[in-house]
Amino acid sequence: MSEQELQALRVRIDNLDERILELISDRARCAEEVARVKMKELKEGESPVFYRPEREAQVLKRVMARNQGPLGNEEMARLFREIMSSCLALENPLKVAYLGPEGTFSQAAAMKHFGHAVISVPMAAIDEVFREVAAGAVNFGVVPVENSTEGAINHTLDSFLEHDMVICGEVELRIHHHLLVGETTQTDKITRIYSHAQSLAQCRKWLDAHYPNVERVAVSSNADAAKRVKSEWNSAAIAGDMAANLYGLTKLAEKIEDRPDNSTRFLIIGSQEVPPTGDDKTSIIVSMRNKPGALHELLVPFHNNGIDLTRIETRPSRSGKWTYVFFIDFVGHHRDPLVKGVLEKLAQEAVALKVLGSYPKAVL
Ligand SMILES: O=C(O)C(=O)C[C@]1(C(=O)O)C=C[C@@H](O)C=C1
Repeated sequence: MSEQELQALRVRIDNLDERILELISDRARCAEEVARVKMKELKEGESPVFYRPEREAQVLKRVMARNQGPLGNEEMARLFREIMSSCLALENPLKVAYLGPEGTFSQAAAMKHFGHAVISVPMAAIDEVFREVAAGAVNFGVVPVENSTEGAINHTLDSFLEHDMVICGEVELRIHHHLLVGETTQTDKITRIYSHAQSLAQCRKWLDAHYPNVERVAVSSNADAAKRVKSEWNSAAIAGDMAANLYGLTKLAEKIEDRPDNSTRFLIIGSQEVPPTGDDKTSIIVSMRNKPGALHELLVPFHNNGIDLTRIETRPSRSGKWTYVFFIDFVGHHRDPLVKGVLEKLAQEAVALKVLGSYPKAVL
């Protein structure tokens, strides 16, 4: 390509950037106007609801449906995700708690869901994320709930039994693990590998094949593992890209998870109910009488009404030995007439039933 052609294309790009800049600024002014309308329409005692997950899902889906390339749908949606995040921050900057320290997959999930214009607040434990949201110190929390390789995250499920929370969203994150070392690590003398217990389990086969005799040490998070490695010449860590970049570590081996589709699903917890979008999921907790056929009774109303169950987990209940609660996710919104009927039927059979929330299915 000649220098002249390159010059001409750059002039075109500059002109397009100017138009994009103007359009984004127009959009941001619209969001400021939206905030004023939301404030104006408040009744006494009500507080404004700036964050609207159902609307955000609609905006992103529309972008994906209209996109004609060459950028892929997900790439385009990610760009709009960030524009919306900045627009929302103009209306009201959100505070979001996640399982820290900085650099964890939970933080990556928070950024994927809310964009980078939120204030993200690291917490030391999952339970603290719940407490921070319950106390109103942050607007939302992001907690891991299940991993495609290792199954349920029991700390999160148990925290739902202890706190009154509304689930207002979900986000799925592809989890890639790397073996990371620091500048001073002697890579042929590694005697210890740090990571979160879940991540060690997700890389079990790889570790057995490559480091069968090296001690595996479970720590509170992958980011914590990465932090430790910086100052230990004989250690390595298993963590993701965010932690590697944050702590300036080098990848000795990339994508070492045993299953290439390894993903974690996170939930967004808050106190705000989300209206239906037409493409929603609902999460409930049910506790049944301890008698033969209890699980069957629980499942029949879903089957009879053609409602698609996406997950069912069992946890010991806190109220008695050998009694259990079921965590169930299904497709639909609790305000849909069909779902309403099923929930009424379940409530008649169950010892306790709690709707944790209905929320838009993850778009990205
Ligand atoms: O539509 C709204 O209610 C807005 O506040 C605007 C907007 C947007 O930028 O599109 C911003 C934040 C909300 O979470 C949803 C959408």
